[in-house]
Amino acid sequence: MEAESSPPPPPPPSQSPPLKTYKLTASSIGYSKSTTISPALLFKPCKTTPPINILKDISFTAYPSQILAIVGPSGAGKSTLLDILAAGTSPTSGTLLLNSLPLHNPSSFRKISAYVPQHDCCLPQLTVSETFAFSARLLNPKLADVSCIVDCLLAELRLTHLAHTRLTHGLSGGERRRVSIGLSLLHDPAILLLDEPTSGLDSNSALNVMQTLRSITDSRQRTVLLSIHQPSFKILATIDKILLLSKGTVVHYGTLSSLEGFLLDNGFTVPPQLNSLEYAMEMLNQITKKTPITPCLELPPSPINPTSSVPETKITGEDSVKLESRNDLDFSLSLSPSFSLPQLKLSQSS
Ligand SMILES: Nc1ncnc2c1ncn2[C@@H]1O[C@H](COP(=O)(O)OP(=O)(O)OP(=O)(O)O)[C@@H](O)[C@H]1O
Repeated sequence: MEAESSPPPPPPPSQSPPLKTYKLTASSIGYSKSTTISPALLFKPCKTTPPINILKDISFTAYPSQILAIVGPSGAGKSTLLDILAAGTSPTSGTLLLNSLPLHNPSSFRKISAYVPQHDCCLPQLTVSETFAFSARLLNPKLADVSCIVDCLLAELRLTHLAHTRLTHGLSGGERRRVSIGLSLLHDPAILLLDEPTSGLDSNSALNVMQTLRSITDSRQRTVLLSIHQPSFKILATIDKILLLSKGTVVHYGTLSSLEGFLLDNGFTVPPQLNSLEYAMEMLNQITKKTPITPCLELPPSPINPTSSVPETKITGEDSVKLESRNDLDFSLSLSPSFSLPQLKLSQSS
């Protein structure tokens, strides 16, 4: 009689068939919206405010095997942009391109991508392994045996030791977030979009989630885009490129070191206690506090500065913010009040 043997181990994710890779490009994406205000009295008509430019002229490319982090102060437009990228909202202007071809069909895009919302939505009574098995069967009811899929996912997300733990008992916030990410991987998406995957987590758990995302990105050459608030230096090491937004416009797109170069080129030395992103965010937060978003009706054309990737600054006495410069000269960041979507501009004050 044959001894009862344990089932063969699942193949590691690297042995899965190669995944088609995708480059996702945003070309001059804009999004504006007016708000309808309900009247205080029922018989009065609703009021519609003039449209607000929430996103303006957003361009970048996200590549396979790379993590692109969308960063910016609160209200910068990160979630709105992610929603557009996830084909949840149509942009008012501009185009999305998939491997350089215009993306016309949102439903086919959803088949090759996955969106992980900020809040974990899991069935609390199930264990981690039951959660994966239940969702795999929902996705494909014809599957007779899902144990291989579940075991692969548990291994990929470094959750094997928690396979039999219930989601509401004994899982940390970071582990729950990894379960949510695991659910989005069930259909093996080539593009992964995540809204603030580290929000509400302590620094260790946040780093753990980001390291898991790094290995998911590398293992299957996935294209990963995520929004994130103030990433630490260790988290930044897991990210390839940054799209820094402020008030719906791109301040910088590139690597962390190119951001540092951009700041240095404009005369700003990053203080030793901050990384260049933290420093840029501090400046943007100062600006954000000073200038509210105004209606887009009187938006003048953006001036183009031929020597820099960002437009030239107009210095206005009241609106300027003094910042430390490399040459100990006074520099000012300023915003023209007539701009509905001010862009960060650096220029030397006399
Ligand atoms: N449906 C809407 N109608 C009108 N304004 C909106 C709408 N959705 C978002 N906004 C505005 O657009 C701006 C960008 O919002 P969004 O949520 O994308 O920013 P965010 O960078 O994700 O902010 P946070 O970091 O606080 O989540 C905000 O000023 C917000 O008030």
